[in-house]
Amino acid sequence: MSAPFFLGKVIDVIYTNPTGDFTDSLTSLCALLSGIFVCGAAANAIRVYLMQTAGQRIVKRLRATMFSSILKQEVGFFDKTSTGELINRLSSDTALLGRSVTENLSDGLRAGAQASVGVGMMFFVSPKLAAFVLSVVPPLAIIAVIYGRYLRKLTRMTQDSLAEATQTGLSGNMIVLSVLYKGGLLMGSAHMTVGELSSFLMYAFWVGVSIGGLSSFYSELMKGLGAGGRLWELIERKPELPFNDGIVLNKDMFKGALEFKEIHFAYPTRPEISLFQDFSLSIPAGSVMALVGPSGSGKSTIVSLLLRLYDPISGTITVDGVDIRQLNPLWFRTKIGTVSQEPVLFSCSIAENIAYGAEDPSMVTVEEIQKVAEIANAASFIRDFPEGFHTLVGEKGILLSGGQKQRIAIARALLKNPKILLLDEATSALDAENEYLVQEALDRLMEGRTVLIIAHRLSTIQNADSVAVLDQGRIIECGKHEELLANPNGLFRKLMKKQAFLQNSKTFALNV
Ligand SMILES: Nc1ncnc2c1ncn2[C@@H]1O[C@H](COP(=O)(O)OP(=O)(O)OP(=O)(O)O)[C@@H](O)[C@H]1O
Repeated sequence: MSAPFFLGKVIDVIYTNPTGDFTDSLTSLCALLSGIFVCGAAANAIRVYLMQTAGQRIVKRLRATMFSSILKQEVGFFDKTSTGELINRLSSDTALLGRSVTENLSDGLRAGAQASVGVGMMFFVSPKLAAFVLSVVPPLAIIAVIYGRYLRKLTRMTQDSLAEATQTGLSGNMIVLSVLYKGGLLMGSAHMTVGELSSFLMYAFWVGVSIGGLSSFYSELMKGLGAGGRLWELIERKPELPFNDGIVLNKDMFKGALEFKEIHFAYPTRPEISLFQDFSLSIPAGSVMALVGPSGSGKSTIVSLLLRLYDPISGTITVDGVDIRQLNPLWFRTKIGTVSQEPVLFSCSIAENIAYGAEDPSMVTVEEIQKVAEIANAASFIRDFPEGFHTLVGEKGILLSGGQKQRIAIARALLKNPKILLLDEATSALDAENEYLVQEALDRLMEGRTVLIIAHRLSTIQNADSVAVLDQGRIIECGKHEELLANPNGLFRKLMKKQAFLQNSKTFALNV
């Protein structure tokens, strides 16, 4: 039973029994009302608690499903989608949808039930007046539907409209009240007792409030659906590159010979700029190939293509004669070690960062970590830290120097023990001691593997089995370091004279 019903009864009692025991009937009605109020409040608190718990569970599941879908997307997807947008979907869109299908749905059902009871009572008291007053509902519903659709569209585009959530609800109440006022003027001619009139007004007000609630429910629902649409798009998105599908080569067959054949490539975000046209390069198993070229010529892109972060538009990349598009990317990446210019370190301990290289980091022993750190020339500086291997490296390894980060990345790659190694030498100069230690660690890491190294140091180029020079999307020179240097008009010789190479290369190149 609704509160206006009882309030109406109170007024009826007061006006229809003016000679009765006024105090007694008022006291018992007040007691009844208080009881109902307390029970109603308790039931409402339980309802809100249950809805909030259900909402949180839904949000948790949505976030987990969406996060796992995000992790499976190809790198090109992250080039197009900003981190802020993904965080927004993971946090606020999921919360909005969770609230919309729990608390909001329950609020909506309650408002619907209240409105139905109120409308029934209005017709019970005065069908004519009820029909007149409720004539406002259809136009109001049309406005609410139009506004709801608009709100849904708006929510998909941006969530800035949160503040407007209850606007329709408020305007609905205003319209209902103004109609009630007009209805009140008309009632001058109606034959109703003061009690009946008061009851009717109470029901009508109650219905108005409930319609306002329904309207707000509808707006919230539309917002939830708007957010839900964006979520589902992402959850159901099939990555353009497979995540964990394809063949796995057996151990004996896998030697690590690499070949790029007539590669054409443009980044998906810049399809009009063709980076490689007819790029071909062959790296025999177990050899070291140094790749040199002007800045921006696409050296790092070669590494990305080999890791299958992107697929070429045409041409093939093969490993031991097998097209890498047939291989399982997850398996293939476990066979490739990378040490980049700016190693990616996670905000955890040095030991955890090294163990990350292993197939199953939880199985790596302390001795194994210490051994690879020793080979990578990292053990001595790690032991100098008060916390040793448990030292936290900070976000992206900010608490370590460039040379220290590289040696940790080398230790990580050693633990992985890959057949193929991709190295991107640091362009920024390390101090002499650091450079020597990093170089020595890299030399140890390269032993017995197929290595593609983006070279910036003369010593690296000199020690490589062959050198490839990349320019304008293709390899224009390839051979031994001395052979290439002997060509007076060659790009390699010109590059060697440029400042991009460190001091020793400058003196060397200019004296040749
Ligand atoms: N994710 C990307 N989306 C679009 N364009 C990119 C992307 N990454 C790199 N590029 C562009 O591709 C070109 C080649 O970049 P890449 O990093 O491969 O060059 P690089 O030869 O390694 O340069 P450097 O020697 O300076 O490191 C550049 O013009 C760069 O702006």
